[in-house]
Amino acid sequence: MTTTTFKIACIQLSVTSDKSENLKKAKNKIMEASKNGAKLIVLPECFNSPYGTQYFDQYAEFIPNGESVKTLSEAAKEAKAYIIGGSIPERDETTKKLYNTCSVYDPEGNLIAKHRKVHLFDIDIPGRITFQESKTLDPGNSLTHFDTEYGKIGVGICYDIRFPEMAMIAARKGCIAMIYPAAFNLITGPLHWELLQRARALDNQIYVATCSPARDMNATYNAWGHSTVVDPNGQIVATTDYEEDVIYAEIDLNRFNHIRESIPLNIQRRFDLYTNVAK
Ligand SMILES: O=C(O)CCC(=O)C(=O)O
Repeated sequence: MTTTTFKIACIQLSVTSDKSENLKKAKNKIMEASKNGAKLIVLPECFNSPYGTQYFDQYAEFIPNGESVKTLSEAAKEAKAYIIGGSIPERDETTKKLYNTCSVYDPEGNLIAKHRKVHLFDIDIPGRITFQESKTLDPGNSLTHFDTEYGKIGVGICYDIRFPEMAMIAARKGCIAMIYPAAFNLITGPLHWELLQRARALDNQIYVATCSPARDMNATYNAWGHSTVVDPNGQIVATTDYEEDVIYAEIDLNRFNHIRESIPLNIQRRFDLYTNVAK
């Protein structure tokens, strides 16, 4: 019998500048989520280092030959759960270029997917926030979906959520959920965070989950927090404020199918009218 419901946990981790402390804490929280029944556990963007272009080089690791991969692989195996390992600054072993990268593990601890952030966070809202991730990082060049016993799942990182095409392609490829490790901020968080998640979920009739670090007002970048899970009707099914927390939600595949059958957008699309959206 195929499983039709499973529990997802998003760990809104309090991240410090001490990498081994961050890894230890992430593993403990993963074990806590697993004890509470979670089968898919998500960590935040930049969970092993502070977020900021000045930190990427110092904290960067190889994937798979790095200590974060080792910790996450062991944690997935012990927790017997899929782990979406937030993101870490990754250094490519050959080119030495840096990426903002999410690694994904199955319940046996195998690394089954790797997503390099495709859309880099380069914005300039004068007097409010300026961030230029592309000064230090290179963008990834592929979209990422992976299979689980519950269904196919897509991954994006933070700014990737602003590009609807990515979630649309995932949904068209049969993904039941898009998961975004992310770290919005105190300017764009209140403006767009919830709206973007509900929009991606509703447009595509999929589950959407985000996982942010907890807010640290002593850090150089202040994360918005508010890790959230949204259902395929665009409704929030779990969320939190900005402190360290773990949120849980049931992903229900019967509900997923019911929503899609009730409002059957999938069979009503007019691909004859929008054949090439990239034009
Ligand atoms: O899109 C935003 O407003 C925030 C994006 C961000 O913080 C990121 O990509 O890391």
